[in-house]
Parts: sequence; C-alpha cells; structure tokens
Amino acid sequence: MLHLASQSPRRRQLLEQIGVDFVALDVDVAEQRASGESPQAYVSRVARDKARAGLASLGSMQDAFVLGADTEVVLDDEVFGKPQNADDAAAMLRRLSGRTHAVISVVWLVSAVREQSVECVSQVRFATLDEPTIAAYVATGEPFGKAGAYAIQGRGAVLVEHLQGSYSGVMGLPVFETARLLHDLATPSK
Ligand SMILES: Cc1cn([C@H]2C[C@H](O)[C@@H](COP(=O)(O)OP(=O)(O)OP(=O)(O)O)O2)c(=O)[nH]c1=O
Repeated sequence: MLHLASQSPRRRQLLEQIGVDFVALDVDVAEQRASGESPQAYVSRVARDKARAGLASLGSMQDAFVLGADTEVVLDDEVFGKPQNADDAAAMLRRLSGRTHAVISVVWLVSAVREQSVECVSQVRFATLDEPTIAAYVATGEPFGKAGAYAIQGRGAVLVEHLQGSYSGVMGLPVFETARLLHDLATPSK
C-alpha cells in the first residue's frame, strides 16, 4: 500500500492527478538547515525525514511504501522556506524581485527494505515587483505556507516571468520524476 507523508493539499492533488492510489499521512518534521549543509542536501534530508516519519507512524505494516517530499526556494545559496509573517513574506518577495531563483524539490520513496529518491531543480525568473504589488500580494494571504512566499499555481503566477523546469515540481511534487520513482518500485533493485 502506498502512502503520502504530507499535509500539503498540492502534493495530494498532484498525486491524484496522475491516477495513483494512496493514503495520506500527517507528519511533522523539523525543517532546519544544518551549518555547511548544501541546499540540495538539506531538501533531500528533510524529504527523507518526512518519508521515514510516515513509515515509522505505520508501525509494523509489512508492505508499506511511503512518499515524502520537500520543496525550497534557493537564491544566492540562501534557502527561503515558508514565511513566518507578513514582513517576512514581503522581504522574501523583495529579494526575489527581478531575479532568477532555483526551486528544488526532492521526493523519497521508502519502505522497510528500500529507499530511493528523485530530485528536480527548476529556474524561475521573477518580474521586477514594486512595493504596492508586493503589499497587495501579501495581503491576499497566498504567500503563507509556501516556500519563497509565492504560489505559481495561484495569483503568484503573474509574478513569474519565466519558468525553466517543472511546473509541478515548483508546486511541490514533480509528477514526471515521481511517476518514474513509482515505476521503479515495480522493478527489482539493480
Ligand atoms: C514555490 C512554491 C511552493 N509551494 C508550496 C509547496 C509546498 O507545499 C510548500 C513548501 O513547503 P514544504 O515544507 O515542502 O511542504 P509542506 O509543509 O507544505 O507540506 P508537507 O511537509 O506536509 O509535505 O510550498 C507552492 O504551493 N507553490 C509554489 O509556487
């Protein structure tokens, strides 16, 4: 039985979109980058922690497989997670304005006997944003709960001048890569 260790409605929706049957699990893991840890290594570790926490919550269920994912926005080697408050959201958007940032998503699939991951990195170029635009966007409430304080799938779409990579990856679950991971599940390990 496949489980998705995520409280994110976007991830649940994207997995449903590709016709996968799963049961969602609520997990809560600490998201704190260690000093010297690269953005990629950090995103991967958090995604794996989520999947492992989901598996642990199932106890001794034998044939359980659990997906866990993490998504972060990275600019100049700095990781932008979810904003703490409106000022934090506005500060992130000011930093992203007129620049290209990376969105890293990593997905882990874990079971009692096997752990495997896929990674997806997209490049997103933001339009130059003036203060009224930033204030109006923050006031919609959309930045909260989103890495980098925006949602490409929502009103935040108008902030994005160019995307190179995976739209679903920016939203939180890269569907092409996730499908490959699930396909590999049916294939014996090499
Ligand atoms: C950049 C961007 C991020 N996001 C979201 C995806 C993720 O839900 C969130 C990043 O936070 P995550 O910590 O990756 O995920 P989460 O806490 O929402 O969910 P869970 O840990 O339970 O799986 O930002 C968007 O929805 N749209 C975007 O354009």
